[in-house]
Amino acid sequence: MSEAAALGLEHVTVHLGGRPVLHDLSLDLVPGEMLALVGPNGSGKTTALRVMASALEPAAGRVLLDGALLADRARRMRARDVAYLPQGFRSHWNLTVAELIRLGRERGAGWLPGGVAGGASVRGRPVPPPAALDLDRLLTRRLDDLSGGERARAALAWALAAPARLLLADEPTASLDIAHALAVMRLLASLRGAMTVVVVVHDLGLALAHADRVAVLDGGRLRAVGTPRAVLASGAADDAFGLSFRPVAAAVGTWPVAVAPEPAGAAVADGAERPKRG
Ligand SMILES: Nc1ncnc2c1ncn2[C@@H]1O[C@H](COP(=O)(O)OP(=O)(O)OP(=O)(O)O)[C@@H](O)[C@H]1O
Repeated sequence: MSEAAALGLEHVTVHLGGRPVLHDLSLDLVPGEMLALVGPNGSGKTTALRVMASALEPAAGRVLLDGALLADRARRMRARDVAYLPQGFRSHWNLTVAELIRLGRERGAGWLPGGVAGGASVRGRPVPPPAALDLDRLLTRRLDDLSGGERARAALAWALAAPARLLLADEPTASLDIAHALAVMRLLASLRGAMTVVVVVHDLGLALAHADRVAVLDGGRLRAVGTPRAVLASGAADDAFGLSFRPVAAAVGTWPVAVAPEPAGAAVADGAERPKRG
C-alpha cells in the first residue's frame, strides 16, 4: 500500500448557521496525488477541507481514510497522518519562526520512534528544510514582526514540519508574491507520491499548472473534477466564476500557464472561442 493517504468523501452534506453549505459531496483522493480545490468565495472550499481534516462533522455522509471512518481514528493518529493548514493560520504565541517549526515537528514527534530531529526526510517522507520556503534568513524573527507573506510561509513550514500522509493546505499562496507562490506550488507538487496533497488556491493558472487534478466547487456542490485540461475544457470554471477562461500558453501543465479570463459575454462579442464542453 502506498504510504500516501487515500481519503474519500461519501455524500457529505454540511450545514452551517442553519444553512446547507456543502451538498452531497463525493470525492475520492488518489493516494499521492495533488488535488487543487478551486471555486468562488463562499463556494465551500474551506468547509470541504475542514471536513477532510475532521475539524467539522458533516450532517450527513462519511469521510474515510484508507477505507476506515476518519472520525473513529484516535486524535493522535489523525494528527500524525493529517497535516492541516487552516486559512489565515495564526499562532497563539508570538514565537520565532524556528520555534514555530519546532512546534510543528513536535506535533508528530510523540508518535515517531526516537522523535523528530529534523532533516530532509523522516520515515521516508520529505520534510522540507526552511530554505525551501525562503525562511532561512527569518528563523530568529518573531511572527508578529513578519510581513503577511513571510508569516504565511512560516505557517506552511509549521504544517510541513511533521511528515504527514495527507496535507490539507487552505490558500497557502493567498498572500504570496508570484515568485513565492510559484515556489510553494512547486514545493507542494514535489511532495506528491510521498503524501496526498489537497490545496485550496484562487489562482486558476497556478492550480492548472501544478495539480494532477482540479476540483471545482460552486454553491457547495462539486461541479467538476478531473485533469486540469479536462476541467478547463468542461466549462465548469467558466460557469462557477461567470468568466470565460482559455489557455494562453501552448500547453496546460507547463509554467507559465496563464488563463485569460473575460466576462462570458465579451468572449462571444470579440469572437474568442469558448472552450468546448465535454
Ligand atoms: N460558521 C459559519 N456559520 C454560518 N455560515 C458559515 C460559517 N462558516 C462559513 N459559512 C458559510 O459557508 C459558505 C462556505 O464557506 P467557506 O468558507 O467554505 O467558503 P470558501 O469557498 O472557502 O470561500 P473563500 O474563497 O471566501 O475562502 C459561505 O457561504 C459562508 O458564508
